[in-house]
Amino acid sequence: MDFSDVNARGLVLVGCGRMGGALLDGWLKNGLTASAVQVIEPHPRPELAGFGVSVNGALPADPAVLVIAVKPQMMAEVLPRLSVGPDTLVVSVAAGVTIASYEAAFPAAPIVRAMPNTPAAIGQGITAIIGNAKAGAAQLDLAEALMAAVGRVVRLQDEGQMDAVTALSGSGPAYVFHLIEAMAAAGVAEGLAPDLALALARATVAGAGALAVSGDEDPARLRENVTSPGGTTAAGLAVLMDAGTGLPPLMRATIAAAAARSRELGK
Ligand SMILES: NC(=O)C1=CN([C@@H]2O[C@H](COP(=O)(O)OP(=O)(O)OC[C@H]3O[C@@H](n4cnc5c(N)ncnc54)[C@H](O)[C@@H]3O)[C@@H](O)[C@H]2O)C=CC1
Ligand SMILES: O=C(O)[C@@H]1CCC=N1
Repeated sequence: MDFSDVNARGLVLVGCGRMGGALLDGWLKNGLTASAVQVIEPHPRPELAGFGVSVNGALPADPAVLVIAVKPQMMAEVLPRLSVGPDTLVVSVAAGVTIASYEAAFPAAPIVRAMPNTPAAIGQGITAIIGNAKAGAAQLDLAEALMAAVGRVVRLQDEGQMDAVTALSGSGPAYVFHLIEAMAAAGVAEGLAPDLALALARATVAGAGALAVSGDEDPARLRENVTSPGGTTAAGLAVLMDAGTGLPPLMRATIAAAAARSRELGK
């Protein structure tokens, strides 16, 4: 991506924690110049010094982009303190907070709401974006390019989908990490040493994930490829796929709870 306009006019990043830090790392690896970045961060992590960006310094009057990556609960305090120029694109990655909330703070600005996830830290995130009426094709392209620095990007047509996206792909890595924890714990319960069980669980999830995105076969087919009739997998899946007590109803409730929380955060 050509970040020449951003490099010339500057990018302000508000909040450089786990997600802001992952984004910054991706941008700097993909053509954004460190001297163009101004970070606002009350508790800078030590590693931020290595990025070569300006931290808590003077801000440009009309930055190309203002990226907001603070917790949703901080938004009411943070937004009134921020200002944008006449041609600044506002991008926020905060869960729940609606475009209308940003429009109240920046009435004339193009605004893009984005929902990334933590695999962004290794360039393997997926981010959904949606813009307000003032965000035209150029602004959406810029937002997409920024988020594409840390993985794939999908565009939404309806902001109402953002709660479900947040619950699925935003929070989803945590479900998968918990799957690893649960598989390892079950392996230990079957007699494996903890280190071995964790190594097996990690590698299995990583390998299955890589296989799931390597070709066109859908996950159901990939699952069937593992499942010999009358074999071990079939015995395990009979428990995991139970319509009443298995993973489908549990995942349904998990994602419903996360989506409900996203809707609450937006109020
Ligand atoms: N961690 C995740 O998996 C994802 C997080 N998000 C969103 O990203 C946002 C940030 O989340 P994390 O990075 O996980 O949290 P975090 O706690 O790691 O980072 C937030 C940062 O904001 C800073 N901050 C607090 N007050 C500030 C202020 N007044 N001005 C500037 N910075 C301030 C904090 O010091 C902290 O470094 C949240 O809105 C969250 O919903 C979105 C997708 C995934
Ligand atoms: O837990 C959260 O609220 C944030 C949003 C998606 C992932 N982490």
